[in-house]
Amino acid sequence: MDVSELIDGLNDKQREAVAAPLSNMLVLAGAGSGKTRVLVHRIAWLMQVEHASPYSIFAVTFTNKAAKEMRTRVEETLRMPVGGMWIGTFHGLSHRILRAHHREANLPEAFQILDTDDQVRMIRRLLKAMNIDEKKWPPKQVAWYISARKDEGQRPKDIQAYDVNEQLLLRVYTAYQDACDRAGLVDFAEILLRCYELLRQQPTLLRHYQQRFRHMLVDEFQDTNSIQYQWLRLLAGQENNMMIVGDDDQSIYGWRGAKVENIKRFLDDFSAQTIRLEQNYRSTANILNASNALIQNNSERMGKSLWTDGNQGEPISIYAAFNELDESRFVVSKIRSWLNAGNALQDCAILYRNNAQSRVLEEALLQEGLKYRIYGGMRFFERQEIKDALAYLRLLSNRQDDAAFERVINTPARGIGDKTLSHIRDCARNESMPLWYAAKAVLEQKHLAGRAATAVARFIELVEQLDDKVTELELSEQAKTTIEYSGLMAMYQAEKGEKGRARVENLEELISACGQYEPPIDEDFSSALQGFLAYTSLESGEGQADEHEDAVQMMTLHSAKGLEFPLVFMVGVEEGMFPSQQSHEESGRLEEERRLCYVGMTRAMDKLYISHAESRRLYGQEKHHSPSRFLRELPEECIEEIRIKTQISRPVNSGRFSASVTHAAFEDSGYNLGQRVLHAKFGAGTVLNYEGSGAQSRIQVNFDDVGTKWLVTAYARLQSL
Ligand SMILES: Nc1ncnc2c1ncn2[C@@H]1O[C@H](COP(=O)(O)OP(=O)(O)OP(=O)(O)O)[C@@H](O)[C@H]1O
Ligand SMILES: [Mg+2]
Repeated sequence: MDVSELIDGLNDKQREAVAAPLSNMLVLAGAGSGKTRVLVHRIAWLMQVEHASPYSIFAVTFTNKAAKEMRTRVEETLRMPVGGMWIGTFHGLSHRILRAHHREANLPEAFQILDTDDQVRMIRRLLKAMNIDEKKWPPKQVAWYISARKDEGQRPKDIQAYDVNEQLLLRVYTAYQDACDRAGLVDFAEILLRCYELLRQQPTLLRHYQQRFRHMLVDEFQDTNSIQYQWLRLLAGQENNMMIVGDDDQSIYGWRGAKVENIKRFLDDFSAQTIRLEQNYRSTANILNASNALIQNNSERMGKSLWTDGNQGEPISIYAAFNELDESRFVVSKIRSWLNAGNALQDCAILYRNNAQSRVLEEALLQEGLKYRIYGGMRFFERQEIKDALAYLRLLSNRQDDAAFERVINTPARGIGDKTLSHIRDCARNESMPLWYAAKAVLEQKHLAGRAATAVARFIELVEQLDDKVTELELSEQAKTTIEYSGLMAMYQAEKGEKGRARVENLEELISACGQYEPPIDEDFSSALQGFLAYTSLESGEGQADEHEDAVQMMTLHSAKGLEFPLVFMVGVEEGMFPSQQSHEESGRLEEERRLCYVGMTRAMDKLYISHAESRRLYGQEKHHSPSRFLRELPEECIEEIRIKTQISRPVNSGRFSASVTHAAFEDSGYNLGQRVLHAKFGAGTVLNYEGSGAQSRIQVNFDDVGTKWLVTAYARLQSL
């Protein structure tokens, strides 16, 4: 391909970065200014012009989705596959190094990743054994402490605990680490730390990677934490070149240890030059100006200005809903119109602050028959039945996996109670051995009562027989046999109702996922099963939905980083939700919430809707919230408010998505909220909402037969009933 093609579609500043001589560089710029595009073109440039081999390129980003997209974009730009190039997430790439050198990292070949759930379970067990009150020391918080220490690169021996509380946490950290090491388990934070330590302790290995990865590139650099920074620095060594791109205004992981100061540190440590991009290509002027105005309320910014020569676009619509159901109904009706106008669902995203907010939106979408896909959240591989099945597979692949052992020893119930388990745990602790071997030892020593002994013996036999049965089988057959032979299938089939059915379907889905799994060519796994298990732990559920199906994209604001969509809904923009309650309590957190709001708004290309609800039921509680302060920070000329203008007295007994709202008059409309009306084509329905005025005004009616529709009031010819 022609080199000029590489830089033709770029502005001067972007071109300067893409075509810069080999050096260390920071590209600092606001949202939508083409940072990721520069990074992709730089990779292509390195290969085309500097004749860099794909093997010498190492590119890091934050999510699997982003990594996948980056690879596709590079391949499209170069018009060839770039298999040998390392493009991945911090965790994915460190995991890959650990796999290749597990022995040097002191890990068994079949080491497993402990996910957050397993981690909490394990800590709970340790707390019990150590006689520590779980109520005073919630396992989740202890897990948080441990991960935070690891993110700082600290092992127990590096920590000086001055007060008794920290001394206690430190003891748990030590015990937890011992247990993980014994079982060959690594948690997420461990993957990075262990890889970092491995490289630091093995100079030959480090040298090997340093000589290989001549060109390092990092996207979303503002969200790196201490250990990630150290890791990058180590790999870069003295000779390699690193291009980082980032935006301090989009740093949203401070709560998890990310350090935006790393940008300044990079400039010093790497004597790097800075290139700033200032033109935004993503959003309309209204969206961009409103986002810029919002972020200006933060202090200590590195300072950037963004402009666009794109069109003004529509104003940002702000919808005041009276509750979360009304909000969902609003969103869904807008998506329906979007679809009816000939657009694709996948060009539309719903963004929310917390995963729990998705459920009510999902229900509304389901009701309207609109397909959706959730990124993050309750992922396929995190569902209970799937984790059960995976735990059996993990135990088959590695008998030292204590977390898997704990999960399945009495699932399905086989009469192995807490007492028996405590015996086994005690033995494991005293003898420093994994639970699996401890169970065998306990049996041999005849410490268990008759019934318990038989149950444990049967379990061990079951796993061993299963192992014999499946070793020679194909992966999907392995999964199928395991799910059936273990009794999991029968157990979930016996579970009544919708939930049981869904679980059985999920297990079947797991079998087909195994069938579709292709081990990566350039990664070294001793078996397909091992590769699959690693994939399930690392892949954040992105394969779950049918990838080719057109669907609305739903995700938290955090997972939307780096992405863009023509139509965006930001829901639940209320005080106490967003900014979150906790952000009032810690300094700096409010500004981080504002950056998150900036990230959310700047995902939108053409149209942005922001909604808030007067009252909301979440986590089983009804809360009354005022609109978020962030809304007041948006300039008036960029927004339009859609609201029911009269005071609405709240319905006493409104059912889910029912239209039984109170009868309050709409200003000027001639219709009442909740009024029953008749439409010539759609039949009878209930008035839900009204927007605009005069000839532009539109009315929303929930028709009994065809569901909710927005109609132009002037043409609707509604008859009152
Ligand atoms: N010079 C250009 N000409 C036309 N379109 C461009 C140009 N540069 C970038 N774009 C487009 O603008 C959009 C935003 O680019 P990109 O995603 O690279 O921005 P970004 O700075 O990485 O944003 P974020 O901060 O959100 O990650 C993309 O659709 C991209 O293709
Ligand atoms: Mg980007």
